[in-house]
Amino acid sequence: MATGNLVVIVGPMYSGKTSELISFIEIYTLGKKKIKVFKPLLDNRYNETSIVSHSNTSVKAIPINNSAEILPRLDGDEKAIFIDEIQFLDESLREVVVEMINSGKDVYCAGLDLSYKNNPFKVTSLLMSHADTVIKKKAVCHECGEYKGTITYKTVENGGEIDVGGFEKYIAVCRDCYLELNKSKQNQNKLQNQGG
Ligand SMILES: Nc1ncnc2c1ncn2[C@@H]1O[C@H](COP(=O)(O)OP(=O)(O)O)[C@@H](O)[C@H]1O
Ligand SMILES: Cc1cn([C@H]2C[C@H](O)[C@@H](COP(=O)(O)O)O2)c(=O)[nH]c1=O
Repeated sequence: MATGNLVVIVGPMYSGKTSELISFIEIYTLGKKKIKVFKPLLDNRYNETSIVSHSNTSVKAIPINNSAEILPRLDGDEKAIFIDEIQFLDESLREVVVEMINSGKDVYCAGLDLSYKNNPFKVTSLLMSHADTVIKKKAVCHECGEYKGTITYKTVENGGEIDVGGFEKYIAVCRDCYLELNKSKQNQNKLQNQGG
């Protein structure tokens, strides 16, 4: 039996990762292929049992707490497996995905490559290394309006590097605007610390 393909869809928030994943799901569904769709339970923004894009398209998904919950949920005869928001899953997702592609399943993963601090999400980097195809999406920069948005900027100060949310705390920006926004933030913090 031939091995499957691994496609990893990455990019900043709002770049169309979930929409692209849903397009691939549609291709398999139209072809009447058996599939399973997973999402981390942590991502409860819109719905716990669906993956939902920012343009409001959605597909039913199995919510999971960690990667170990994927293989026991398979019947064995699925042609493809889809996983959204991989940045919220543990690094053992790598072994789970490799096992699935080695057993002939196509696997499609979507998630953030970089945190708002410009740090790679390790689980995404690991999966990108195994991928047959990496699709790197871009967003329209919320600051300059150019189609060059490759990173997410956090507009509020609270929360850590894992912090579920949407427009109320995150915007997608290009690298130039990201650096500019961080510079202004640092200057503001300096002034505040000086009591200005
Ligand atoms: N700055 C932006 N750039 C591109 N699309 C945006 C932007 N802000 C909102 N959108 C909307 O988000 C949709 C993509 O949403 P989605 O597929 O959920 O992206 P992701 O999963 O990468 O966050 C686009 O089709 C568009 O309607
Ligand atoms: C940049 C960044 C984002 N998050 C969270 C915010 C959202 O809940 C998801 C990303 O959703 P999308 O489908 O890509 O729009 O991740 C985070 O926890 N940490 C970050 O650094």
